[in-house]
Amino acid sequence: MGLLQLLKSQFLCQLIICYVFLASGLIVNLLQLCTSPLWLINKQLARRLNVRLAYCISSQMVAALEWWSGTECTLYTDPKSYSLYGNENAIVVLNHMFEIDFLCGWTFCERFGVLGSSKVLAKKELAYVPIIGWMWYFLEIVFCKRKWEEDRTTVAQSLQRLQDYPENFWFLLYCEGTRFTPKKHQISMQVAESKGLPKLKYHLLPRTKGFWVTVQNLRGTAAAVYDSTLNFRNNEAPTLLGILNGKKYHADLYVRRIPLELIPEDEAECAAWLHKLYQEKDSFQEHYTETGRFPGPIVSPARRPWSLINWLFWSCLLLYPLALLLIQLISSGSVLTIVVSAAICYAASAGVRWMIGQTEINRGSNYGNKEQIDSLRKPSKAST
Ligand SMILES: CC/C=C\C/C=C\C/C=C\C/C=C\C/C=C\C/C=C\CCC(=O)SCCNC(=O)CCNC(=O)[C@H](O)C(C)(C)COP(=O)(O)OP(=O)(O)OC[C@H]1O[C@@H](n2cnc3c(N)ncnc32)[C@H](O)[C@@H]1OP(=O)(O)O
Ligand SMILES: CCCCCCCCCCCCCCCC(=O)OC[C@@H](O)COP(=O)(O)O
Repeated sequence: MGLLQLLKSQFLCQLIICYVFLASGLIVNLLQLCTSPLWLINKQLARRLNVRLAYCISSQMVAALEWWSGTECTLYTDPKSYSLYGNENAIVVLNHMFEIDFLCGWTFCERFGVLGSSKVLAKKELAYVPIIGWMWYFLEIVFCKRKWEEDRTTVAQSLQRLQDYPENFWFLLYCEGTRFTPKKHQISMQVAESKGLPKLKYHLLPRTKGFWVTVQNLRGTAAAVYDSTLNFRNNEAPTLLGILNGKKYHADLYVRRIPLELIPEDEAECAAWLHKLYQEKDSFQEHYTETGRFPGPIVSPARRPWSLINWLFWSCLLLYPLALLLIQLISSGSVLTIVVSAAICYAASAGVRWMIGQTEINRGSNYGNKEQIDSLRKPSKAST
């Protein structure tokens, strides 16, 4: 192990990264709150400010991936589509198999200049995660309860609001609805069988309603669907804790640009189109497993320095007062103050650990584990 690698694996270094993330994140959340009155006067300006503030938070995680762990992200795509990435609104459809797939997505957002404005159809539980969830509220992220009866109106309304968004954005949709586990896969393939659909090997059966409602409500706003398939070399199973430990991974992303006009408007046809897309995605994963690469040329954008510069800025701003505080604390000699400070540090690190836990598959939700059994028992409902 090299000296640098040894340094990266030190708990103290990770503590510093987490402290900067936590302290700057809370400051940014506070600044976002301060933009609230501006929404009433100049909504577009408030949105633009929030895009930049959000960048301060999400780019720190991108910096951890790109600069701290040195993870390589390679893009396979058609060079003709490449020039459009970042210059139009798009709906991104991504497979949901890895703990850091969202972070790899963010890395590409950063490289194409849409990180601050990028959006996702996220489960409601994530809205309560401090810093990230609170940041998302001001970014007009679309949340769902994964209960169609409730989501059908709320999701559509939130999507409608994005029609006059002042910056280009990518809207991420994990159509599988939950992360891949062998059990969820087995259950979803039972559903596929009951619907007469071909089985998938590398994906869960996609949920089609969210996709349909997104495409319908973003017609005229988004120009295309970016069908994105992610995998990691050498069967790597990347984790956020691995990234913080400075472990380097190798991500490969295959992206196909599909103009939105090609997607059927009718709900049933749109659902069939999505099922076919996932069958194709499955074949790309099979190709990757067999050959170690995706089809098509590699056109990888280089990492940009901005995420690192942002991190250095917040570190300088926040580490100096921390050092002063520590010196004062130790020189005060008060046991009570030292004990209280240690307790605050412990609570903060437990909080960050809990946040990291949100990305861990083995702490994931039960969604897709059992409800299919109920739905298979129920007589089939009209879908809309
Ligand atoms: C150039 C570079 C390009 C790209 C770069 C890549 C990416 C970058 C882009 C942007 C980045 C932006 C942000 C990223 C940051 C962080 C993201 C972090 C994470 C958040 C993600 C999540 O939270 S995922 C979870 C939430 N999202 C979803 O669930 C979306 C998908 N779900 C749906 O669409 C659902 O339909 C729904 C949520 C709208 C409603 O769910 P509900 O369960 O109520 O209804 P369903 O219709 O799905 O269920 C009933 C029907 O489903 C059948 N069924 C039952 N069991 C199963 C089963 N196990 N599997 C499949 N299907 C099942 C059932 O039979 C019913 O069928 P019907 O035929 O009757 O409809
Ligand atoms: C600089 C780095 C400092 C690190 C601090 C920790 C930050 C934690 C950020 C938490 C971000 C949360 C995003 C989670 C995304 C995710 O992957 O959600 C899972 C859902 O799709 C599906 O959930 P499930 O049904 O449970 O599979």
